[in-house]
Amino acid sequence: MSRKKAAKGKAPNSSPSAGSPGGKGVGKAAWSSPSIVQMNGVVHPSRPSISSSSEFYDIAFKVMLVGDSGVGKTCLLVRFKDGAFLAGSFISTVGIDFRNKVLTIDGVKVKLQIWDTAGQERFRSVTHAYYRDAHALLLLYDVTNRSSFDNIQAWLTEIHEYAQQDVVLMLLGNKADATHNRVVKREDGEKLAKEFGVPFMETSARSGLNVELAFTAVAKELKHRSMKDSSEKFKLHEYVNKEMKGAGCCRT
Ligand SMILES: Nc1nc2c(ncn2[C@@H]2O[C@H](COP(=O)(O)OP(=O)(O)OP(=O)(O)O)[C@@H](O)[C@H]2O)c(=O)[nH]1
Ligand SMILES: [Mg+2]
Repeated sequence: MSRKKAAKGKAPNSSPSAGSPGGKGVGKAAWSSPSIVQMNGVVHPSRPSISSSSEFYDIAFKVMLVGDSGVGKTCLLVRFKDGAFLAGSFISTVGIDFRNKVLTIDGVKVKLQIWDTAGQERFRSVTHAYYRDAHALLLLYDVTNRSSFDNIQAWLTEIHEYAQQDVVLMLLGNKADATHNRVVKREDGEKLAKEFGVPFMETSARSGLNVELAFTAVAKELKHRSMKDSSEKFKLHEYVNKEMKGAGCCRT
């Protein structure tokens, strides 16, 4: 397997398929001409970056963060990417943004290109355009916000409408650290996830609870699927259940 180089902070590539989000409602990310092409569901760079901060990788996937505004999508991504929590005033994402991170999974360098979508309704059409190319979706609600949990069903309907049928999906109940403001029980999240057959865990961008695990689980599933190595059986549900730590604990 030849190893490629991951450009950090460069514009994401092929989505939506037109090559640009239409120039409408797009926020922080600078979109330019495609630098990655998609082959057999795995993303390969056609023009590797020479950026000094680049990291080599073997395979690449696109992961999208979705869910209501304020559930903590941006904070989760920043926690995963930089190991920090964005404290202070809430700055709602405009349009769509992205960050890259390379993980080593069983000796294979897996690049995740993580798209941080805007939860606000007015950007929904922008988000729709990106679903199609996503290999995995992390669907978030906020355990301190009931309506964000009640809206999960609507998000799932949208996902079924716009995303690939075989997209890897995981439900995350974020802000598990906020015990005093919690209004959604962990069991409620577990029940909903079971109903829809998706893996579930509670996370906290503030404490770091299960953040690394959520992205690693998705990367493992995508890597195993793309390698089609039948000698190695990987079950996302089983992996998540085995590795997951409760909200009372502190896995980072
Ligand atoms: N206590 C706690 N607060 C959090 C956590 N994650 C995010 N927040 C706070 O929740 C607010 C919203 O976080 P964001 O990450 O900006 O939310 P978002 O989902 O990206 O929102 P949009 O960009 O509008 O879709 C901010 O004030 C964060 O500080 C968490 O894990 N725990
Ligand atoms: Mg955001």
